[in-house]
Amino acid sequence: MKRSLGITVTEHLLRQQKETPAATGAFTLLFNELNVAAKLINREINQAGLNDICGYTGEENVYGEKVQKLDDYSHHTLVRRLIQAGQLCAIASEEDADLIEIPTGYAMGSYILLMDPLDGSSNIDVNVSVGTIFSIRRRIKAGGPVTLDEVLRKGSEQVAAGYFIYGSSTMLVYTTGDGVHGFTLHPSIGEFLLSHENIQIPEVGRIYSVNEGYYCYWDEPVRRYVDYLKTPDASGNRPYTSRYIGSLVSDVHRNLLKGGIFMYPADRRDPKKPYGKLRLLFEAAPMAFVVEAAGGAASDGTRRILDIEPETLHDRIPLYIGSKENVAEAEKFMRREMPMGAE
Ligand SMILES: O=P(O)(O)OC[C@H]1O[C@](O)(COP(=O)(O)O)[C@@H](O)[C@@H]1O
Ligand SMILES: [Mg+2]
Ligand SMILES: [Mg+2]
Repeated sequence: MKRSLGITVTEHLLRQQKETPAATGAFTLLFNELNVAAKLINREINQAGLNDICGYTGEENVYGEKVQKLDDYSHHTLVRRLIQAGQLCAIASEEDADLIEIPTGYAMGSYILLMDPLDGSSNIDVNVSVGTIFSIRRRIKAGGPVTLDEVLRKGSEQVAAGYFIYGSSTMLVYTTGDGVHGFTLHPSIGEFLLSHENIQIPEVGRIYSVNEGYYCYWDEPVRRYVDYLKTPDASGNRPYTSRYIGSLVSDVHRNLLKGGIFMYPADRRDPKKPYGKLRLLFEAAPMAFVVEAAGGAASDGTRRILDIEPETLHDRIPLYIGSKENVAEAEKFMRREMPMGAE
């Protein structure tokens, strides 16, 4: 196990490439550019407050959210670097209403990148960890402009997914579906080095993570489940510990290492957003791909996230993600299968 720690991402990818006869090196090139973009974003985040990266651009995105300067910087940095990589045929971003085509004059590849350029925007100005989420798919058509049906596919069809977390240390966590690996950015070398090989999420955890400020807007099954987590039981397993950072990447990353469940349920705050806040293609599906590859689970309360076919690029979805036993228990409540008095 300890033999690989400290190798670079490129070395790690090349080792995987050797084990994949059909590999062409395109994925490794794409990934390298992703890392370069993340390092540029990391540099801006580390200087937040000294540079002009805090605050709003004055624009609103397709979700009606005010766009932060760092959302915008991260979006454009990723688009610029990844187009240059020459391995993509299209990009979809949380910060763009439409599919981004590869401009003429740039090499086209067969991969499609979907991304949440900056996750945890409400934490940017207050020095709390934020992230970048990415999802990589292979196109299904042989050529020509990419059409939406090539992008609106189940999460189980991703070829890779992961995230960068810009926190006390800067990390990359990714999977190609077989094993989840974490790399830490070595500040002086400037390289992501393997630090967490083959991450396995505990089968069950005693951490729950949800914004309880929305309790009054939740449906009864969600309230019952959260009440249950906070009610002491005879075996001393409950109450659980509550942790909520408010950055999806950071909350899921913590649970990936310690076990537990993160949830962003649907709520009745805004009739225009009946399915909660999180985005299926840019947030739920890539995080589900990582957590499942680490032995965990991800659900919308009743369905496996990776089995859900998106209807639009910007679908929202309720999310229950983390340790297998915790997600299974949450689903029992959402399906109203938990007997009354189970609390
Ligand atoms: O403030 P709330 O409603 O708890 O929402 C927090 C959630 O919203 C998000 O910030 C949404 O992501 P973006 O920052 O990419 O818009 C998640 O990271 C986080 O889990
Ligand atoms: Mg996000
Ligand atoms: Mg975002």
